[in-house]
Amino acid sequence: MTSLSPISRAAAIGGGVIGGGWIARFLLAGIDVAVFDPHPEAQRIVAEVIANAERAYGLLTGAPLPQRGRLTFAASVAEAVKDAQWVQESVPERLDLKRRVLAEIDAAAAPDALIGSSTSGLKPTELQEGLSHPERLFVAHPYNPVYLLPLVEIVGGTATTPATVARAREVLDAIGMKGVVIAREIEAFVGDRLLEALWREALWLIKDDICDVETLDDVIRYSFGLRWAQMGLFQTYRIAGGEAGMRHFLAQFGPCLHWPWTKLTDVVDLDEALVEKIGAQSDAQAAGLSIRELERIRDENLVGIVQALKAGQGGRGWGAGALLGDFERRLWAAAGGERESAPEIGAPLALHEARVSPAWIDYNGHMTEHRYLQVFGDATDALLRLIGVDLAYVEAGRSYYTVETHIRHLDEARLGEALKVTTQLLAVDGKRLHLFHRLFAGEGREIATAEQMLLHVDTKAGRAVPAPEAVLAKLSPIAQAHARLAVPEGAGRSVGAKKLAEAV
Ligand SMILES: NC(=O)C1=CN([C@@H]2O[C@H](COP(=O)(O)OP(=O)(O)OC[C@H]3O[C@@H](n4cnc5c(N)ncnc54)[C@H](O)[C@@H]3O)[C@@H](O)[C@H]2O)C=CC1
Ligand SMILES: C[N+](C)(C)CC(=O)CC(=O)[O-]
Repeated sequence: MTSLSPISRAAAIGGGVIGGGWIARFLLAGIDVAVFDPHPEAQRIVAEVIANAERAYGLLTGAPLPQRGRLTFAASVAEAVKDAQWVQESVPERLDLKRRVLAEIDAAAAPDALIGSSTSGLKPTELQEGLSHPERLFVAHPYNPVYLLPLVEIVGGTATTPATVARAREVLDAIGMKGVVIAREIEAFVGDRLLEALWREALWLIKDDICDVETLDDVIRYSFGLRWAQMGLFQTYRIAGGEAGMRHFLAQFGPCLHWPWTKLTDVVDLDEALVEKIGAQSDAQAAGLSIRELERIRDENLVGIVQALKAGQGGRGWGAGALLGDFERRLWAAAGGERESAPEIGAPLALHEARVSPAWIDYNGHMTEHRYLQVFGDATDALLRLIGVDLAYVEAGRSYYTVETHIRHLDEARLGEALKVTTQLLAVDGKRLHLFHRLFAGEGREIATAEQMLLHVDTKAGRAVPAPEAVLAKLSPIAQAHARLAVPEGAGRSVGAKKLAEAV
């Protein structure tokens, strides 16, 4: 496996909500992490966050993750950062504390180590004061949960060099994150400016008894929250302008900005009564679910949304989903493609593995039927890549099309179960490929089979044509080896319509 990331060692100073998320993100990208956090329960807290992150990644992607990095806990800031190539500071949001901790990091880290601060709103220039190497310090503001949400706002201060920003972007890109460079430093950057505006307004709505916290959250999550997840604000409003687009939208709704539609400049007094009111409503809304349970529900929902986005735009992916697709392609490449280059051909080929994802579960609480076809289709794609029918081949105007599939469901698959497919070639000729897939779950329960017939086509002409010699030469040894295997039980079966008619 080639390395995914240009760095192999990181340090996390602070291992709370955000530090823990960074630690998980780095470890799961194969990067060793040394942690310093004086909290007496830091090791337990970090371990719990990593466990949730691993669970979420198992649901998010079937691509081969690198071997997990090594986690160590250090007794001081200096010990944690001494070998690190990236130091991420995630201590509480207080300028005096951050400056003190950054000075310790600055004194002990290698001069070329990147130093990112997770601050939600402090300006990097203020954090750079007094440092011996301020040029390597920048804000790397992530979003919770850091291991699933890819965005990091990169904000440089007056001393930050362009090389630092470029290296930071490179590392984030390599570990599947999206580093967005904010052009000019400003308190709270971009994301938290927007979130603060919404939060301010929301607090007034609760204080003034316009709604309770649950109603407010429902208003977001059943409406514009769903839109924001995939298109943000401006592109959403462009569509809301109808055929006349953004200009019409601005003309229609711009004047409303002068109407009393918001209290944004008026800051609510978070007195004891209001804190208690919100706390009590929030407790009722959580209905006894612990924070870790809520985190897992949140993670499953995020995984489902990101996977839906991966399928967007005709399979090319959209936004965070396109980013995931791109990351998975790099994970496969980093794994060396060895899985697909030299498989054991004396037995059915083991080319595809997956895991039952939250979005795959139906009202019966198990993997829904069309996902079986997806998994079998992915196994067919793996076979096609093996014989040279890859994206470049398809772009050149030829491909295999599936013309028939027969799926048998033998058992169920539950959320999070590991899936493995084996593929046997039943027959091959110039134009046709006859396959038999078997799907195994968990420790090896056979849960489904799929028999498929594929035709080699000229995609531009829209008709079947013989596959070229190069493809047939790759298929031939597999077909010969598989001809010696027993015909699988269930091959050639059709749906039992005749028997059913007899029974009725
Ligand atoms: N919680 C959130 O939603 C987000 C927070 N942030 C930022 O991340 C930073 C950390 O916030 P959270 O993780 O939420 O706070 P947290 O309170 O969950 O974690 C802070 C951690 O820092 C540790 N700590 C305190 N003093 C320390 C020291 N001298 N050296 C090392 N560790 C020390 C604490 O023991 C604690 O584990 C803040 O700057 C915050 O603004 C950024 C994005 C989102
Ligand atoms: C509330 N917050 C300012 C700490 C939020 C963030 O900084 C980003 C996030 O994850 O919402």
